[in-house]
Amino acid sequence: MATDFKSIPIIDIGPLLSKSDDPDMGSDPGVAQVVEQLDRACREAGFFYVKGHGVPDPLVKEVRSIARKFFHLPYEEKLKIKMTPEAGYRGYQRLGENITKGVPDLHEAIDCYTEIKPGRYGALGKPMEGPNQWPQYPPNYKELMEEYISLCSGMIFCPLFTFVCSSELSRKIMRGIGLALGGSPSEFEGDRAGEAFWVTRIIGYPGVPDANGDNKTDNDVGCGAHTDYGLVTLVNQDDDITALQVRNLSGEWISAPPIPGTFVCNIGDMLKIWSNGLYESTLHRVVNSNAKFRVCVAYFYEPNYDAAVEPLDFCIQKSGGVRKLGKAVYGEHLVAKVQTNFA
Ligand SMILES: N=C(N)NCCCC[C@H](N)C(=O)O
Ligand SMILES: O=C(O)CCC(=O)C(=O)O
Ligand SMILES: [Fe+2]
Repeated sequence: MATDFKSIPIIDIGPLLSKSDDPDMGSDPGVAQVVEQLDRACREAGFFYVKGHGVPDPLVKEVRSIARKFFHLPYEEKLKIKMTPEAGYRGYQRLGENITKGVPDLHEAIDCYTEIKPGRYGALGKPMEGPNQWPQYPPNYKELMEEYISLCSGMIFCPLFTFVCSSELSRKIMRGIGLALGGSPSEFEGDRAGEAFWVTRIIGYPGVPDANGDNKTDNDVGCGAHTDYGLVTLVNQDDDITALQVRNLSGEWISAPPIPGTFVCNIGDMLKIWSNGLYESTLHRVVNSNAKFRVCVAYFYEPNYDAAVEPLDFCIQKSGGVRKLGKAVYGEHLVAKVQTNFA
């Protein structure tokens, strides 16, 4: 449950990552400390910074830099990978095309998702089926993004690359969160999130024409207040612009300024349900009041596409035996959002 937090905690997850393959990780003192910090951050804010995450800094920077190059291309070039319902909602959307609570957002983006083969999830998967659309320019775009995504999640894209992925960052964070809730490290594996669906949004937010505040447009909100849909999000944001804001219990907007070497990590709707609301998916928004164009690459780690999500028994127990939330199917939740997100 969100509190009146005034800032967002920073957690060094190094000890968690190094012990995550040990089935008895919970009894390691270093892990226990991280788990305690995770529990507190998830209860108090639903947001935290992760440092010591192991994704190489040059790669983190490069994905932002290549994203910026794409957004600076002429509009006609970007339209070559236009997002459409027929393309499974994958591809480029122009400024104002994404809608949040009825209001067009001041951002442009490329959306990509785990690729779904035709028929893989029957009618449930149909709206999201299709391959991702990658730009031709800058060259390398696809390779770079796939390498980045594989480090965030642990997915391996090309069967020809036989490397063993040593990162699996999100899966390991979820092992820590399983313990933080008072369950086992493998709570979010198997048919819950053992085949985690991922979403990646590469987002560009124009700067304001005049940073003094004159000449502002009616809507200067880069992305309206929303919650994320899945388990956890990893936000890779420009390191010189503060724009992401998180709402606390009293309704104040608390900034999440960039902290070099970290990701901003936040909880999504499905983790809220599984935890019976012990951990909440906190409202957040983006306002770029800087003169500069801001880039963000958000990676969303989500349940299995067809996962049936309902409060876990031990979480209900921890809530005094009261079940606070109903059931959802993750794929249905995603499709309902995606189908109403666009103008
Ligand atoms: N995949 C995620 N989480 N995307 C977050 C985008 C939030 C804005 C969207 N229009 C909405 O209203 O949800
Ligand atoms: O741009 C950001 O910092 C966050 C974007 C975001 O909240 C989202 O895409 O869900
Ligand atoms: Fe978000």
